[in-house]
Amino acid sequence: MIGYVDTAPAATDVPSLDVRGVQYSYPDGHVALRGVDLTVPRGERIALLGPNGAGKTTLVLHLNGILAGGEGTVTVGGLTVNRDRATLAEIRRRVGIVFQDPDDQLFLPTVAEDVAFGPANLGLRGAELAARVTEALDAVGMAEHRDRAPQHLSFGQRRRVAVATVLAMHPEILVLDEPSSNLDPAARRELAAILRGLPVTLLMVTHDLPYALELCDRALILDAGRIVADGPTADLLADTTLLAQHRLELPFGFQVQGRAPSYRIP
Ligand SMILES: Nc1ncnc2c1ncn2[C@@H]1O[C@H](COP(=O)(O)OP(=O)(O)OP(=O)(O)O)[C@@H](O)[C@H]1O
Repeated sequence: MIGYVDTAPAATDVPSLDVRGVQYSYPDGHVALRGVDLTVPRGERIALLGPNGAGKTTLVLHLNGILAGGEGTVTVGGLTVNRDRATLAEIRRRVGIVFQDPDDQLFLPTVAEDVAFGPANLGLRGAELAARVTEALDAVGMAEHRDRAPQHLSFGQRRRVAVATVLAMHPEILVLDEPSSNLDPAARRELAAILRGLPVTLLMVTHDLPYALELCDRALILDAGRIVADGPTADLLADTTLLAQHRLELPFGFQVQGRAPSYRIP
């Protein structure tokens, strides 16, 4: 697949993500995270599952410092999130978030300009910048569309470009919010093949349990601000009692062979 060299200084034995004791209440007093601990080794693909309101988005927004101020620490590739501007800028390069709606991320006249935007802000210019754009678009199979207007692309194509805008930053960890939503079956399968081939750590927030199973060896269930299960995705999804307790449902007739219960209940 793609052969880019990660510019992040982190050593391979440093986890991509280490979350320790994160608790967070919104300003209105609503408690969204009640002590989350999580370590994600480099290169792992992990699914973050949980019912509506569980705290998944709140947790994701802590990973790049959009939300902070509660208790606990978040460390990305060995660098701890804090309020220092330079640190925050580097954290935001390391944690690439692909939002559910690609139109939140695409706003320039052409695909190539959208993909160049982030690395240009990092100071890249000329051949180096061009190489970043080409590499990221190649990674998502969108090189031939580089000069097109994003608004003229299909939804699935726009989602791939949104992934490329983040890959162009050479992130330590790629976070995807509902990557399979609104994709037709072929686009869903194609995106899975792309994601499987990317040399990054991947955290995928999804309600699409078969997609989680297809892409992620490990899954977490977050509910009411706590991680309630952490283990092999197949094992979690094979436990129908666990799924029901946390309002998770497999599609009708979908069977999972797992070794329930082999997962960890923290
Ligand atoms: N800005 C806010 N102010 C107050 N409470 C909030 C705010 N944003 C979210 N919450 C609350 O925090 C809790 C966690 O919300 P969050 O959006 O993280 O859940 P989620 O797991 O991402 O849900 P979904 O699957 O519906 O996207 C919910 O109870 C929600 O009502």
